[in-house]
Amino acid sequence: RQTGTVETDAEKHDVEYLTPISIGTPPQNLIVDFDTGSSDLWVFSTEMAAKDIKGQAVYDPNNSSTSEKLQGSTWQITYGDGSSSSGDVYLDTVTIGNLTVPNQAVEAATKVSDEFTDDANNDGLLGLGFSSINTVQPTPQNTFFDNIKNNLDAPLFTADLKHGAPGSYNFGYIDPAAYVGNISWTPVDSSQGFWSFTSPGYAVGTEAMRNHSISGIADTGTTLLLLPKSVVKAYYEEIQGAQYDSNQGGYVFPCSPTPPDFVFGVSDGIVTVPGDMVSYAPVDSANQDCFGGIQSDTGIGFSIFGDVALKTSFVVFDAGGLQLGWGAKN
Ligand SMILES: CCNC(=O)c1c(-c2ccccc2)csc1NC(=O)CNCCc1c[nH]c2ccccc12
Repeated sequence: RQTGTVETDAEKHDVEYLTPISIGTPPQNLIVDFDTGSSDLWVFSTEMAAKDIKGQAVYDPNNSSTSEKLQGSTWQITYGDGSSSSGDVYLDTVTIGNLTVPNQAVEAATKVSDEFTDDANNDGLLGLGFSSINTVQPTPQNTFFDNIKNNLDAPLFTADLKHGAPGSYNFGYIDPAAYVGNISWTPVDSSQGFWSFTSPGYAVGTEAMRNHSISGIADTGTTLLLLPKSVVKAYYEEIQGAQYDSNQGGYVFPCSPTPPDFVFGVSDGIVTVPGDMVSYAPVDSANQDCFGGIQSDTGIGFSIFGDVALKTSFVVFDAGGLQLGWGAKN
């Protein structure tokens, strides 16, 4: 039985958190986005057109003595923000920290959309969702976590994302030094392939909790906290000068004073998103107005507890108990 840990670094404005992995023999080092909201491990590769690569590290299966092409297999993924990628599949050795999976499906990109080409520091995604939504055809493949979870001390991983600072992903154990007090546990519905849960209520600032259940997913691959329109409206009503700005595609408000906290329930506990984390980023160089870290989930069908929510807590993704744990950071 094993455990492992790896550091993840926040990109500008915590837009994504990038984590080193190595693939193949000899090891090829890439830095990828660990994504609990999807289930494909795909990477920039030597099979892509040079024009689609702008600074990323690439996986070269021909330069790995342990790579083995999964004949006839392909993959294609499109995310809700319209970005997409596609390619073919190899089995190869993948190592994260001190943990190694010898025959992990590595999805080599042949094409990626501009959002990924323009994201110079990101060499791919490592899905930590449920393998049921892996896009490889004709036979969907397992995630790294699914492949290794039975060798771990416990079938779980934790995400300890930070605000503008390196965080960590741990595999197989809950680090007692990472949180204080008790972890609040809530059951997970994995039927859609996501880490889905239902929050019983929310509060704006210091007001009383409102009984309004919010069903959503814990998603390290989505930057913002996307909530029902009615909740978002109630939140921004408390901020002087906040308004929906169709040019920016979301709610914008004066960067100061600091907006109210946003609190959501997790079974018997609560999670507080501090107001200074809700001011996601200045929309203009004058730094007068800020784009909100809380926006509407309209059209998605569920809410998304993205990095803005996750970085407030120490979060346990427990596949054994099929539950999510939210702890107050130490
Ligand atoms: C905005 C990204 N999130 C989504 O599209 C998304 C949606 C979703 C569906 C419809 C409309 C809006 C969002 C549901 S679950 C979900 N979560 C994921 O898809 C998680 N993976 C996001 C990977 C991803 C998409 N664009 C990027 C750009 C940089 C780094 C990572 C990414």
